[in-house]
Amino acid sequence: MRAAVLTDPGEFELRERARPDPAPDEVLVRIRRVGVCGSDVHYYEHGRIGDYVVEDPLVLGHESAGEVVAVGEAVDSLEPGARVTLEPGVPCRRCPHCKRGSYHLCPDVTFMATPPHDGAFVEYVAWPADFVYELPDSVSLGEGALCEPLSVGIHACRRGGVAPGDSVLVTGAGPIGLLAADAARVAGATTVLVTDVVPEKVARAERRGADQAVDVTEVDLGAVVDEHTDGVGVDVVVEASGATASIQSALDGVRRGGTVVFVGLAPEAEVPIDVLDIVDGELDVHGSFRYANTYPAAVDLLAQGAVDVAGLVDAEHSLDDVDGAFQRATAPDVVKVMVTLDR
Ligand SMILES: NC(=O)c1ccc[n+]([C@@H]2O[C@H](COP(=O)([O-])OP(=O)(O)OC[C@H]3O[C@@H](n4cnc5c(N)ncnc54)[C@H](O)[C@@H]3O)[C@@H](O)[C@H]2O)c1
Ligand SMILES: C[C@@H](O)[C@H](N)C(=O)O
Repeated sequence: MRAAVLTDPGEFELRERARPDPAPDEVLVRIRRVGVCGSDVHYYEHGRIGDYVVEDPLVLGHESAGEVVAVGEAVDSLEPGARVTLEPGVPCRRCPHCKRGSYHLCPDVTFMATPPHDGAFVEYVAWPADFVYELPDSVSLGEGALCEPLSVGIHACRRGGVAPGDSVLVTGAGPIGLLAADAARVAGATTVLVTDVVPEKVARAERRGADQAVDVTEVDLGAVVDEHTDGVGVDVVVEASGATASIQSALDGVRRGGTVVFVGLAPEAEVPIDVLDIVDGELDVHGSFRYANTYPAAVDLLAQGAVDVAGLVDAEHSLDDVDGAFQRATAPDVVKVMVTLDR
């Protein structure tokens, strides 16, 4: 089978690899769609994210969907021919985090495209059947692949306890911010504000249904928040840009007693934040890391047409042109690039 292998920063090689055989509890999936995520681009450009360093040739890609072509002897939940999406993080299932249901915090998770684990820019993947979800006919494979970033958005909103009638400010209108905004809306938020610094991204957030999208380089965000919340502040802020300035100002928009969820990853680990604001405002401040138990919800939301993930995709490239896909994904106005593996 063919695999797009990152051999050095900025260098992909299409290599032949042995097609895997599914273990008894696995299914073999013929991969058909893989989204390019910002973390893939980071490994492509820099060869590392923090302590995760690409030391050996690595297959990137963790937003994937395809068709089951074979099942292990212990699998009875899926059959060949099923159209599926793959949850990329498989935990140990035994540690205290797994037993508590927070399996995304498992220290022994195998996460696709995170060194040393290969990802999905490859023709076939053998994956544990309980982390593979069947897609109804109404959900395309491209949409199925984007259950992954949608899951990040769903989890962030769950962490923020977004409830009917809430006002929510999402900072950053990349795929994560846009899908967090959608997840907030379907959770019942009645006011959704979105920020960015790229005019095309701001415009897209507004087209997708934000009550107001704000270019923070041009407009005073505080005034916009005041206008939409009678000067009180929003119930929940979801910081989804990872930009230092946005992280620092995330506490400014929230009401006293409100919640701030940090999803974005800052370029540096330490960002000064006013702790007195947290105490005095009795804020709930949460981190949000990946997700757990979100894929069934993501598939259902897509089946109901409640969230538009297809509208995020700006370009499709074949596996042969994975370089082109990654070049395209670095453009500031591009939200999502999809790699297709159709013959
Ligand atoms: N916690 C997690 O589990 C998790 C999962 C996936 C991604 N992430 C992180 O979340 C962040 C968003 O991911 P993404 O894929 O959407 O990234 P992205 O880079 O596509 O989107 C970030 C957006 O923020 C905008 N931005 C930059 N500076 C800003 C500012 N000062 N104010 C408002 N917006 C600003 C950018 O223009 C861009 O549109 C990244 O930091 C990513 O690493 C975290
Ligand atoms: C969760 C996933 O989308 C993220 N990029 C990660 O690698 O953790």
